[in-house]
Amino acid sequence: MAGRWEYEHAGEALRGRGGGGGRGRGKGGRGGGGNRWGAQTGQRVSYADVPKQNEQLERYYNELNIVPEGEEREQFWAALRRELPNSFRFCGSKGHALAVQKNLNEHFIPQIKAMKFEGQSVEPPQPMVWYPDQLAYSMTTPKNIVRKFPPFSAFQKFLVSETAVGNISRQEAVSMIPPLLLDVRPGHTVLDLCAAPGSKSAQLVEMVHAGEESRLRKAIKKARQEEGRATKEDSPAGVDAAEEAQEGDDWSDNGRATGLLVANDVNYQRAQMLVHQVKRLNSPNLVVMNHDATMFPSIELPTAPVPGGARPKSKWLKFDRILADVPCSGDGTCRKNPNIWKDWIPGNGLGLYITQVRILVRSLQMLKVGGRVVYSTCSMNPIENEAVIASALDRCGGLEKIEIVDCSEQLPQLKRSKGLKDWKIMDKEGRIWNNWSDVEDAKSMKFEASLERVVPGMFPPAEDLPLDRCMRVYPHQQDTGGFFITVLEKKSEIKAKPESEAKNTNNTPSVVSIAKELESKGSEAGVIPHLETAEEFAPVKVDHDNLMDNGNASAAQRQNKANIPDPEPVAPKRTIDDVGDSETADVKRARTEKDVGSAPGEVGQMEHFPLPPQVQLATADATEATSTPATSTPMEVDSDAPKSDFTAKPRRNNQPHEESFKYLDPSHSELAEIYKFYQLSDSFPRDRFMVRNATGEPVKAIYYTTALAKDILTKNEGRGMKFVHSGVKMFVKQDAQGQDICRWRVQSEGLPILEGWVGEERVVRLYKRETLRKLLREMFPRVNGDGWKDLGEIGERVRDVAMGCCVLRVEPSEGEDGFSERLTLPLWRSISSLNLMLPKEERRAMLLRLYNDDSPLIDHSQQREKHQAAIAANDQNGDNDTDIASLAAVSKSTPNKVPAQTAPEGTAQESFVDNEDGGVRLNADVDGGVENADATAPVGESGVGTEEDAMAAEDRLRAEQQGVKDEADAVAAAPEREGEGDECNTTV
Ligand SMILES: C[S@@+](CC[C@H](N)C(=O)[O-])C[C@H]1O[C@@H](n2cnc3c(N)ncnc32)[C@H](O)[C@@H]1O
Repeated sequence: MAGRWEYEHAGEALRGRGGGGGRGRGKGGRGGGGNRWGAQTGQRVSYADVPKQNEQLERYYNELNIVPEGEEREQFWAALRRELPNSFRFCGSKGHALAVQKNLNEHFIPQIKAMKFEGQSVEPPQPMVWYPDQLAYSMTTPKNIVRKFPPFSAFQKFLVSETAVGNISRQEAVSMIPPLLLDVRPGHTVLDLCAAPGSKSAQLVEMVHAGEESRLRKAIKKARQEEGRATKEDSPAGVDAAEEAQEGDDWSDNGRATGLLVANDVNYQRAQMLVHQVKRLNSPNLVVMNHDATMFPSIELPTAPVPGGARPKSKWLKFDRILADVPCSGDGTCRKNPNIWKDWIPGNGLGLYITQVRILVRSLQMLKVGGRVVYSTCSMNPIENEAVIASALDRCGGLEKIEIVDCSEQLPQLKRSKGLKDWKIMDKEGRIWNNWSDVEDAKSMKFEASLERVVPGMFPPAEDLPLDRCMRVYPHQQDTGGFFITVLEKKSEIKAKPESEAKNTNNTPSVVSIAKELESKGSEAGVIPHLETAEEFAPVKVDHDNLMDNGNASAAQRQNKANIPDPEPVAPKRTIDDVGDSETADVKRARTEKDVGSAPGEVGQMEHFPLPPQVQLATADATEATSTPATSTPMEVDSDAPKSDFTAKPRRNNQPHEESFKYLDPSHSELAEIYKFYQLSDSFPRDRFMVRNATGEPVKAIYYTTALAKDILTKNEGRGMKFVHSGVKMFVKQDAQGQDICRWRVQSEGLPILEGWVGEERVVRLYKRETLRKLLREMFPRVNGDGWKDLGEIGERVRDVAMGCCVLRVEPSEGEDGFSERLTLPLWRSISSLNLMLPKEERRAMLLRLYNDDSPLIDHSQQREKHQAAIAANDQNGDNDTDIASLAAVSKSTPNKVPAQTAPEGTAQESFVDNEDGGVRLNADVDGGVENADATAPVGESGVGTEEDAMAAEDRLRAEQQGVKDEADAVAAAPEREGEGDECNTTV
């Protein structure tokens, strides 16, 4: 019924196209726009029904003339009042992204074009012309219509499955611009300071890996030839000197990307979202941190020993590229955050200016000479934009030191406006001020609460800065949100002026008063002022005001030697439950900080200012000139505590929690078993494997990072740095039986990094489309008996391959039944069956993408298991009956496993996952989304556990049938199983 209702509305709206009429129109017709798809779909109120007026907002931007009066200004406001088109981008390596894009272009777009509704065509997604390789699309058809309008269902499935497996990223069109202008090259060290939820970080990671695939292929061929392991697939000859030179890239690590992205967010919960988002990219070149960007700690690097044993000079990480996508008032996002129309007040922008300047100054300090910072906001307010650029430049030595880069030639098809060189300020009462001296005069006459926040730096600078090189993107220019972007390049070393000496930021109001004012504003209006950002979707908002009170003021003291008084501790208004532990910890830390006091002799002049005191508490050997006393016991590491996504991790003794990243000795016996079983090439680095538990022993999983990430994590260990994520899960412990089976299976996310270096004994090659289709659709097809014969081209190979984990290489080949794409997948050969070790959603996505097949998956093990359980139940006398029956029972009763296993295919109520709006799927990854639980999680408990359970049951039953009684006994008697729950048992 609901579907029918929405369907009708869609039709009416289509009829109303262009005129904004029909039932889709807002009641009073206010705002003039209107979604051509109708007013209401389902229970949600349409954007068209939201009042879209705000007198101060409209007056301010009209007064500033940000868009010339007349037709263009009308278009500007009309666009702001229209609902935002959906946009998405194909992600991953370029080759892969192009393959998924091809599917959209060749299959779905023609289908959508063929759709007619009451004689009218439906508009398909359109490529964004300005986006490189047209890998980004925009779609005016609203998401909820795509989701529910029946003719879209195949397209909707495509979007859902490709988003779920990380091939598509829902991202606001304008939010894609800053990373493109950052000009990240392979080998760069990149910092994303305000990164959550991570859509731009995802773009940046992709850039760090650009070209890696083809470099790696060449390097692998070369290594195979050198090691005498080349196969026919490795000819013609591998990389030679000419090829290397042509590539012009960094070959220092055998073709692997050597760059790094450090992605940071101050809010712990948002940092967890960030982890979830970027983890899907499976990059070992990534570290996620959780610090206040205004006081982002310097990261120390290892140094080479100095002859004579002298203590080497400390070495600090500087970045080639920094993205400062700062918190802002977000008025450019009112097309998707309609509350902004209601909540916009001039004070929002004024209140964020100081934090924004501090973040930008800190960025410039951490930048290499010759490096670039991109500063961006989703606000159109010059106080948060051009004023911040001018103030940061003033503090960092002006145009001599920092260049505002002219980007007018970049992204030539992107329509944009120049940055403002002149602007005014609207105060809290809505009065407009032209210059600082008027404000000063007014302040000298009487106390003006509404001017308390206004500082000189908010006004246009006296000197002629080329602020017109800043870039403003307005909603009417290409039907997007509003955005501001500026690219800065560091020309020479800087020594940032302390805040108190900066002419543009003196007269800084007390942060306490800002916080109090905003808090009182919140309670007056019954709303928390909207201080968040374009991509905001956090269940818990960052309380910038408390942050400023409890973090920024002291940061400013340390960093800027300013005479800002110690912040008064402001009691958090919200409860721990409301705000999460991280924020409370910030409050507590501020007190600790006050007790401890600032370190003498530090600050302003130092580009590498010390860690904040609370961060230093656990620092055994403070390497910088600080004398902060350690006042607390060392941090307790709690890596074993299970945690769920988005839940603040408990911290003990008010200390920041420090995650464990312990690198394994390359000669560790567990690694030796892995090298041997997988015949790992000597060219694969062996010193980058780590575990994420405090014991430092491989218990459940082994991760892999790049050399630079390792240097950072090990050198800064124990210094209180808040690293929250790093490493790609490469091996997972598998409770496999049998003498020669390696108990570490390759995890699918680690496979692309490892596969080329695995020896032929563990490789199965596949060339035909239909063979892969069978493996994707069918779980646990039999290989024993005559079962292998049904597996076609790979039948004999999988019959003969030794049990355990294998690499399935799908090789490109000519012909109709061949692949154009190269693929690698993990495969498990058990005693009697074979199984691709992929989560079901990934199987479905691949079936859809490669075969346009959305038929249900077939689970052979279930069928066999049911059959065997029935036999077992009827046979009460056999020696092994109990075992068999209990197995069957276990597999039926295991919570969170069996339902997934038995749920009818195709019934999941999935929707197009919106990574920016909070639609991030939790626990969608193979390992159940719980990280760092190495030491406690039962072996084998993973997202593929459902399949492992089935494998266990199936294989054990078969073992019984085949009379392999000793093995079954061993399984039943295995002592390590006790207390772990049968769900993790896997017998192969
Ligand atoms: C505009 S959003 C970032 C969006 C993100 N770059 C993306 O593309 O997904 C701003 C982020 O800054 C974070 N933030 C706010 N104040 C911060 C601070 N002082 N230091 C670091 N991050 C901060 C917020 O938690 C928020 O996640």
